Amino acid sequence: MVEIETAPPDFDDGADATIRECLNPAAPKSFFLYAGAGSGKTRSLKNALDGFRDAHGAAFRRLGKKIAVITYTNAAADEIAERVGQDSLFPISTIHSFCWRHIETYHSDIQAWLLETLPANLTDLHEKQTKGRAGTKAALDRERAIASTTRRLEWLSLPRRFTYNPNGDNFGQDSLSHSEVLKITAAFIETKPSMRTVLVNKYPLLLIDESQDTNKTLLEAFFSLAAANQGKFGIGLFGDTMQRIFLDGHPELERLVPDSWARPVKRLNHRSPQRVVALGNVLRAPIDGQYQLARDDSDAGIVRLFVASSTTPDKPSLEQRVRDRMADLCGDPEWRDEAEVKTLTLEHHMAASRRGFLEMFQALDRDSRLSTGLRTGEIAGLRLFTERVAPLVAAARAKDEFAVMAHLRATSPLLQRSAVAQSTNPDDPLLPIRLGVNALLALNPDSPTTTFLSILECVAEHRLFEIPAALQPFVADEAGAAATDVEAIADEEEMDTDEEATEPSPASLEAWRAFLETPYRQAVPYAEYVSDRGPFGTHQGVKGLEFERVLVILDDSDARGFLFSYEKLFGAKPLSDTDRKHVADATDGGITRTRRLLYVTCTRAEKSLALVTYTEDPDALVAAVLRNEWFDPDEVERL
Ligand SMILES: Nc1ncnc2c1ncn2[C@@H]1O[C@H](COP(=O)(O)OP(=O)(O)OP(=O)(O)O)[C@@H](O)[C@H]1O
Repeated sequence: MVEIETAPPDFDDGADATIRECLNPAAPKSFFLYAGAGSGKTRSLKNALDGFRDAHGAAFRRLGKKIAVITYTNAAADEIAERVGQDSLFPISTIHSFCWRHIETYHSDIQAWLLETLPANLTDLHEKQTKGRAGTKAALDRERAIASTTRRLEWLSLPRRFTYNPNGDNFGQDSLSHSEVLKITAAFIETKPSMRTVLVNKYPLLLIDESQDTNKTLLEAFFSLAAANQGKFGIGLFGDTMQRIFLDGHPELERLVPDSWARPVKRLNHRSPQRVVALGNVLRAPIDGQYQLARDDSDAGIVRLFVASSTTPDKPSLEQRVRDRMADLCGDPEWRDEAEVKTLTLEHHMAASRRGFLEMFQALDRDSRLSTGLRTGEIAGLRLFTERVAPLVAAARAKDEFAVMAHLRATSPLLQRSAVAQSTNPDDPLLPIRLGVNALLALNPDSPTTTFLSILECVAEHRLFEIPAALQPFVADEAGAAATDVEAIADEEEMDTDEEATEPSPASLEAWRAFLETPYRQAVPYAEYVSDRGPFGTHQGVKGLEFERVLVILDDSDARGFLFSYEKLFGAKPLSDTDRKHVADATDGGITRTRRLLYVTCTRAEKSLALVTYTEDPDALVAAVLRNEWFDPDEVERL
């Protein structure tokens, strides 16, 4: 077993002092704080802002200057705002809304960028189409992308204005996709002196949290802005490469950081007991060799690995046994209570099967390019059901007319002012809405026989909501014509650029068709899962959070694939040639990704940690983990 070093709680205090020196309004300096889980990065961010406000806040305010704080998700932005307090000196926003705010008035430049970029994309698509095999899924997708890009270029032949919603789906020719907004901002930062001047003057300091997941093109643009404005503009990056989850992030960020930047170091883990810190170090060792120290006032902590057969018939009851056993081992009765334990899975199918949304999940998971969006809930075709239909059904069921109208006002084309003004029934302009909502309820959305397709058809017929591009082929033409989102498909493709995406998979049309035939009622538990409201946490959702008792479940039996193969990670199954190549090249294969996810989940534990593995070969797994020295023999239990 790896021994763990300890150090006093103030061991890393020098890092905060270094950051304080960088946040100097007279000479802002860039810095890079990359440190392991629980090392207090978020706390350092808060300390930095508090310290800055005390020392320089008043003068900075008088000059109209601010420190921009950028996060990855709205939840993270809220979390920081809560910790630091709302203050106009420190506008906190997600990367997407930050970018949009800075480009939203540049309509003609955006148009020029699209007119320059889209023809190149089109040429590329045509070339690939000529070279590629006809009749394959990829060929079909390319054909659709060619058609939509061509339509968009035609639309761009007149001067246009653009829209964008950082928090939602972007429908229509005039709306930009999430990835376009990031790319356009990066391009403008590189090429537009006015944009550079505004950024540098208004935000002499830009702090980016979770920067391991920040879009790489954009980061590179910020780097070049900092390099050209040394002494006037600085960036502070907070993050941890080991906790990179999204594929958009920069895999080799550390290499980009110039020598002139400060590099505050934090090595002490303030969150977890010694045994958990040691396990984190073992998981991390092959990636970058960074290891953490535990606090000298920390508990020893308890970690257990429970090994069970993947054919275990009743997994929930086995997991209750695990919790009971942990309660005894830790002398902590709260382990017995499911609500007091955070259960985390690496494998989404398992959560899907237990929470009752397996069919819809599996249907869409057939297309590997949808897989990232499926796991984060960010596919427009799904959000139609989870964010539009489901809240409407819930409000209508509860006979809460106010909520129905508020929801429709925010989301439905039926309630846009122009639609109401043009209503064919001026005496009762809301009649179409009532008809639509009643038709939806008449379908009995809770019934296991009501499919997504029947709900979709109803939505389209009554024009309750716009139909995202991916679903338009499944509804009558005139209904689908309400929305033409030329970017939606391209976006979904872009979300998953990993190597597994090149594996042959059924066409996305096929995946959507299969999905539409599954029961609509699965949408609600799915939405709970991806938004992290259910009892099972997603690894994306728990990044940055901490829980006293953590139960990590590893189950390849339902995994349908190699994305999260923990049996290989543990050494219980041999690596494939591709895996070996990734490991040798230090590139990002499934094994590395699994390792990072395991690291993120295990390092959430503040007191004790249990891992349950379901495996085809319990003996091999036990032998492998003991051989790897991840666990002591008395920490491994066969169930
Ligand atoms: N110097 C400190 N003294 C006491 N507690 C601390 C200190 N720094 C951090 N902590 C506590 O340790 C825990 C982890 O801190 P924080 O969330 O800031 O870490 P992090 O590096 O952002 O973690 P992660 O990357 O895992 O999300 C929190 O409970 C925090 O309050």
